[in-house]
Amino acid sequence: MSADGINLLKSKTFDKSKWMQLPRDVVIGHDVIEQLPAICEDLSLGTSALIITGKQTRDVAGDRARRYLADEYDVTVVSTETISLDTITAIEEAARDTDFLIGVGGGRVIDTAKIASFNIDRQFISVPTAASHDGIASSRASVPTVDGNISMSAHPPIAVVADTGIIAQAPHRLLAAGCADVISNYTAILDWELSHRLTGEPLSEYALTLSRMTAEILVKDAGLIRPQSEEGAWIATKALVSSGVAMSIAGSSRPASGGEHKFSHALDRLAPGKGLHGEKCGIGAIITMYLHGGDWREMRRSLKKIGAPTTPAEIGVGDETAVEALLAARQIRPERFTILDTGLTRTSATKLVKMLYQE
Ligand SMILES: NC(=O)C1=CN([C@@H]2O[C@H](COP(=O)(O)OP(=O)(O)OC[C@H]3O[C@@H](n4cnc5c(N)ncnc54)[C@H](O)[C@@H]3O)[C@@H](O)[C@H]2O)C=CC1
Ligand SMILES: O=C(CO)COP(=O)(O)O
Ligand SMILES: [Zn+2]
Repeated sequence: MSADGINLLKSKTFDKSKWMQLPRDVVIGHDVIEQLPAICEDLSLGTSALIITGKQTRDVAGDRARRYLADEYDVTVVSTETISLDTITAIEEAARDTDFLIGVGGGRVIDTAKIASFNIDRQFISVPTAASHDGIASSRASVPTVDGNISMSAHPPIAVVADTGIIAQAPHRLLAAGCADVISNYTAILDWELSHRLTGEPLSEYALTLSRMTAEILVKDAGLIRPQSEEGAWIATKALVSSGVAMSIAGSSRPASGGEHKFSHALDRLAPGKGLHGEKCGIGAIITMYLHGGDWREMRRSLKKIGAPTTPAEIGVGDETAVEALLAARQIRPERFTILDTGLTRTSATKLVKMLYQE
């Protein structure tokens, strides 16, 4: 390099900065819920805790968590099944006099605990009762509003306590949905790369590579994802944590949420109560993978292998609604460019739904 070149490099100021937040303790395994008091003590979180749990998951693990903590901590338990700005505000009020929060349940409960604790500046521990979503360890919270589903900045859990004994006992459908959420990382990153090329959106190679690698490992181990198998719960939970870390590295849900997630969020509104989050993402990913020119049949095979649905009909959604969701998807988080923004029409969406879901 010439002397001029060297001087040019020297004079260029480097002004990038990034703040990544990650969980401090991740404890996964059989009966690890019993270690909650030791984990809380290790993290010096204080003396009082609010456990947020679901109506079903309270029986599964919420009350157990309370029992383990009750000797050493002042513990209150509240149950919530839905997630909305109102329930988040109610949890914030309930938590004002406590030192830390613990979310024990599925994705909605964990996101509620995550965003409420973030808003009132408390730590929170994530105790997933099912491996059904990759928000277990992420720093994002997904909250439905009248304008659609928004991905809110929050903080990651200070600790993840994932008891594979509890997770393996959850209905297999939940585990398969979590795996589908991870498999849909394949298309999320294709969308991200496309946006990078077309709009100049910055790309994090580390986040992208981790997200892809997580999906690859899960697909490689898909044969072990079986009903009530604790090994399957272990494999899926590790993948979900890893995918959440990819989101934390990116500082957004981009590595794990593209057009297939927008389709899923559109269905949340057009067909409320039908299908689980990960199921809808997997179904959407078949179409977005096809549009990217990727191996959509392989994606469908992987989803089938782990027992996830591959057609809207399997989750009780009609083809017309799936077409509407594909068209409505681009209005959800419009700033996030995906393959669904590249000229999809009603005619082409109808053709795709017919071709890819009825073959
Ligand atoms: N923050 C983030 O980064 C992410 C957030 N999400 C969000 O998470 C939510 C989806 O999570 P899900 O867990 O699929 O939905 P969910 O929270 O609605 O749970 C689904 C159902 O499973 C039940 N359940 C959970 N554990 C159980 C067990 N052990 N035994 C029996 N039933 C059990 C729950 O009570 C609930 O009825 C969505 O709101 C989605 O947007 C999803 C991915 C990432
Ligand atoms: O579900 C997620 C990743 O799997 C989070 O993504 P959203 O930003 O679409 O809520
Ligand atoms: Zn998801």
